[in-house]
Amino acid sequence: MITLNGVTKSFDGGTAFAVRNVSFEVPAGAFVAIVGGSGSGKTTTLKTINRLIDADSGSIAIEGTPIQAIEPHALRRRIGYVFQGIGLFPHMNVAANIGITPQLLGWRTEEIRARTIELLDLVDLPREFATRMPSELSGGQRQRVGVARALAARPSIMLMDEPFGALDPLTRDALGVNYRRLHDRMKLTTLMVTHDVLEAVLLADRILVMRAGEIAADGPPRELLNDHPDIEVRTLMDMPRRQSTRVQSLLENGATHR
Ligand SMILES: Nc1ncnc2c1ncn2[C@@H]1O[C@H](COP(=O)(O)OP(=O)(O)OP(=O)(O)O)[C@@H](O)[C@H]1O
Repeated sequence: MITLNGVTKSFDGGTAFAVRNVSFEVPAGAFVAIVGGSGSGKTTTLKTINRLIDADSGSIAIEGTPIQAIEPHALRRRIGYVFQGIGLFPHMNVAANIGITPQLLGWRTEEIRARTIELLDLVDLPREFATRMPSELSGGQRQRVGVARALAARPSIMLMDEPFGALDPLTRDALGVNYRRLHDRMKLTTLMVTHDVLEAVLLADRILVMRAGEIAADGPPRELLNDHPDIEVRTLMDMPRRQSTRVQSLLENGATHR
């Protein structure tokens, strides 16, 4: 569904590389997470796919078609995009925010209204929220609207950049699980950037670990959790277990550092 081949991007004309020679494939229906340290190239990689950033070299294809050959409007319709602090239009109510892409695509008003209701149901928001303004929503509710907006024109691919990053852990967990169900039900293909290794492990079918612009590891969570030969990958993937051990230690000894 998504194919990257030797994708490279430098923001300074070739001295430093945000992304270097990145290749991977995301098959239709897969849920793939990208994890890695700050500045490792996760966001840049994601944005080269919907052409918010143009790669310097390498090739990217969606269902076998090079992205340069797809008209930008059509590309954005096929690819939903959700990012942290979603950027809802503050002067437009929830329904108008969700319906913006269908409207730009020339859908009929009735169709847009029906789709908006369907999407509110899908992301578990009350239908009455259609007339609320973004400022009248909680952070978690805003992110749900963001997911609904990204899904409005029925894309087959979802790119998500820390979609639930700024939320409290309970809301984050609930939205993650909820989205994974949605992904399965709607047969989406999802590529999600997250800082949270546990989130990646629990939601994704496969995890890409990035380091200094390159792919340091690529495999299913179980495989990456199991004594990976690369020490940095092992340290990163072991994080949830180390935290769990510390919590256990707190319960048993009253301290987290022993
Ligand atoms: N528009 C830009 N101009 C110049 N440099 C940039 C730009 N965008 C990203 N970079 C640089 O490219 C590198 C990769 O950035 P990127 O945002 O892809 O990393 P990331 O892994 O998503 O980081 P984080 O987890 O902190 O969000 C960083 O060194 C960053 O400073």
